[in-house]
Amino acid sequence: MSRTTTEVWPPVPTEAPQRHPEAPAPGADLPQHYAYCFGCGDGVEQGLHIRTSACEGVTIRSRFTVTEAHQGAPGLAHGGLLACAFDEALGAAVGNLLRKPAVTAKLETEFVRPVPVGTTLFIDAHLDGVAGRKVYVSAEGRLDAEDGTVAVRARALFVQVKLSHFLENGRPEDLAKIADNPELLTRRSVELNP
Ligand SMILES: CCCCCCCC(=O)SCCNC(=O)CCNC(=O)[C@H](O)C(C)(C)COP(=O)(O)OP(=O)(O)OC[C@H]1O[C@@H](n2cnc3c(N)ncnc32)[C@H](O)[C@@H]1OP(=O)(O)O
Repeated sequence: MSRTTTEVWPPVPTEAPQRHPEAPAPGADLPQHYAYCFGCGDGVEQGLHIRTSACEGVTIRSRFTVTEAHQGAPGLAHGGLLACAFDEALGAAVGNLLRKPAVTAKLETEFVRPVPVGTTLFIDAHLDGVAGRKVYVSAEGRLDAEDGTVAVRARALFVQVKLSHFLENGRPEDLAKIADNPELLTRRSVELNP
């Protein structure tokens, strides 16, 4: 059976992504973007607590350590949580390198090897192309080292949105918490009025 990564990617003609001049410098560690984000937020005890740093060009590197709270089968990471980790890493690449708000429209994951509890996945995410509001991005996750065995691949379409997407669709009480405590959004990774 063929794998999704053999298909043409990006699936439409695109322009080369341009790293924003104010994108974090290569090597810079990126703070969590929202305290209650399941992917990166410190306010979610059993969350993924992904840590990310900027790389050269249009690439970022995330690290995700699988804990007992992330199991699907005994001692192994749940595939849905691995997909979550990749959504976070892919989104961090789009948000930090292009500095425009965007949301995941489509996410594909390919699970190549089991990922045991205790593993740290090194996830490199790369912007592949931009077509209008559409941003195509892909990632590979390696076991326990930058050059470890590839365990998961993912690719996604993000769509750039206006700030109103979040203001009109977010739960009012959570938006009110941010209005009261802007520190919950610990990083302005994007320009809010693209
Ligand atoms: C630093 C931050 C890290 C964050 C990491 C986490 C990221 C997330 O999890 S975001 C949350 C999950 N995602 C969502 O909730 C998004 C929900 N979906 C939506 O709100 C809308 O469908 C949205 C915004 C994606 C698109 O709607 P809209 O703005 O009306 O645009 P629309 O015209 O439908 O689509 C724009 C383009 O994308 C294409 N498109 C949209 N969805 C898809 C899809 N699933 N497959 C293929 N193409 C798609 C459309 O065909 C269109 O293409 P074209 O410009 O060529 O006509």
